[in-house]
Amino acid sequence: MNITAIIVAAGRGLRAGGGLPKQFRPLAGTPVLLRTLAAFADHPRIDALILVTNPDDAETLAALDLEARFPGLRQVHGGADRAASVRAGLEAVETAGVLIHDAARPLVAADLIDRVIDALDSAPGAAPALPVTDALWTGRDDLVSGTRDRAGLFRAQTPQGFATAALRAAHLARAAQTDAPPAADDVEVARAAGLDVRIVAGDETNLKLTTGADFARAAKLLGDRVDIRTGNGFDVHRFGPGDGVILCGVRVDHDRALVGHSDADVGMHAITDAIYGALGAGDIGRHFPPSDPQWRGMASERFLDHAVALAAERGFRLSNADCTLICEHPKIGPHAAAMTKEIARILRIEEDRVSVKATTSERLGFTGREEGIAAMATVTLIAE
Ligand SMILES: Nc1ccn([C@@H]2O[C@H](COP(=O)(O)OP(=O)(O)OP(=O)(O)O)[C@@H](O)[C@H]2O)c(=O)n1
Ligand SMILES: C[C@](O)(CO)[C@H](O)COP(=O)(O)O
Repeated sequence: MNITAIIVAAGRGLRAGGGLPKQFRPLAGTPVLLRTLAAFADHPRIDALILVTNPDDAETLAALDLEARFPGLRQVHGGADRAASVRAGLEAVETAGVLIHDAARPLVAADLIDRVIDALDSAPGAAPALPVTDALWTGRDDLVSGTRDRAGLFRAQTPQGFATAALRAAHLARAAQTDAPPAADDVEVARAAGLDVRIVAGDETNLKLTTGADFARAAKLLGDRVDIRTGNGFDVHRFGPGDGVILCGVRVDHDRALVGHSDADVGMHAITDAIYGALGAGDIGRHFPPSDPQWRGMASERFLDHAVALAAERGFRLSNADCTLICEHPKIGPHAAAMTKEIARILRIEEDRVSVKATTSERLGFTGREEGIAAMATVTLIAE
C-alpha cells in the first residue's frame, strides 16, 4: 500500500511559549520542523509528504526553503484546531494509506514508522502508544482526591496510520457533528466512526514538544543519539639544517630538522587540526597564530592539549585518532609504538584507540625528493 505522511504544523505552540511557534524553534541547532520532515522524507516507505501550515507562518516558512530541501513536498493551509488541519491535509492525499504526525514530535524513529505501516496490513488503523507505568490519581486543591486503575491505559503518540478513505470519511462525519467536543487525535475520530485501531509499541524518545522544558529533554536525547563527529587534518613542514625531527611527540635522529614556527611536529599538528575540524573550530593557525612570537619554538603538545580541552569543554570525548606520516626518511616503523603511546597520553585515551603509521610516496613529489614531511590525520569525537 502506498503511503502519504501528513505533518500537521499549523498550531501556535502556546504552551511551549518562546515567541516563535514551537515547530520553528531550533532544537540542537536545527528547526524542529526540518527534523520532523526529514524523518519522513528519508524513510523508504513514505511515498508522498504533505505539510499542513498556518497562513500566519508564511514568512518563517519561506526562510526554511522547504522546496529545495524536500523536493515534492506539498503544502496546504490548516484550520482552527488539529482536526481541521488534518482534514485539510487529507483532502490532498492521493495514496491508499496515510500517516498523520505532529510536527512537534521531531525525534520519531524509522522503526516506529515501520511498525505503524506494518500494522496497517491487518487493521484499518494503527498507532504507537506506551503503557502507563505511573500510579494515577485525581486531585483537587493540591490534594489527592482519588486513585485510578492504570491497567489497560496507554499514552498515545503519532504517527497514526489509516486507510485514507476510511479516515477521510470518519473526519467528515465528526466535523458534521457540530456538538461533538474537539477530538484529541485521529484515533479518537477513527474509533468514533467504528474503525479498529491496532496499538503498536511507541518509543519514549518520540516525545511531543509541549512545554519549554521538553526542548531540553529532546536536545539531550538527540545528543545521545546522533552527535558523533569526524575531522581530518593535513600538514606539511620542510626540511632545514639540524640533526633530528620531532614527530608525534618523539624525537628521532636524522641528518636534518623540520623547519617551523613551533617545534614543527607535523604529525601532532595534523591530529590537532583534525580535532578542531570535527568541532567546526577552525584550525591551529586560528588558535595559535604564527605571527604571535609567544608560540615560537613551542612544543606542539601545547596545541594538541588545547584542542582536546576544547573538545571536552564542548561536551565531546575522543574516540580514536589515526595519523599517517608521509616521508622517505627517517624510517618511522621503529618509533611508531613510542609515538602512539605519546599521542594516547596527550589525548587521554587508550593506546589501542591511536594509530601512528607511515608511508613513502614512492620517491614522487616533495616528500619523495625528501624536501619535507607531510602528515594526515582523522579523529572521531563522541558527544558525552
Ligand atoms: N490548529 C492546529 C493545532 C495544532 N496543530 C498541530 O498539531 C500538533 C500537536 O498539537 P499541539 O502539541 O497541541 O500543538 P499546538 O496546538 O501548537 O500547541 P498549544 O496547544 O500549546 O498551542 C502540532 O504539531 C501542531 O502544530 C495543527 O496543525 N493545527
Ligand atoms: C495527537 C497527540 O500527539 C497524541 O498524543 C496529542 O493528542 C496532540 O496534542 P495535544 O497536546 O493533546 O493537543
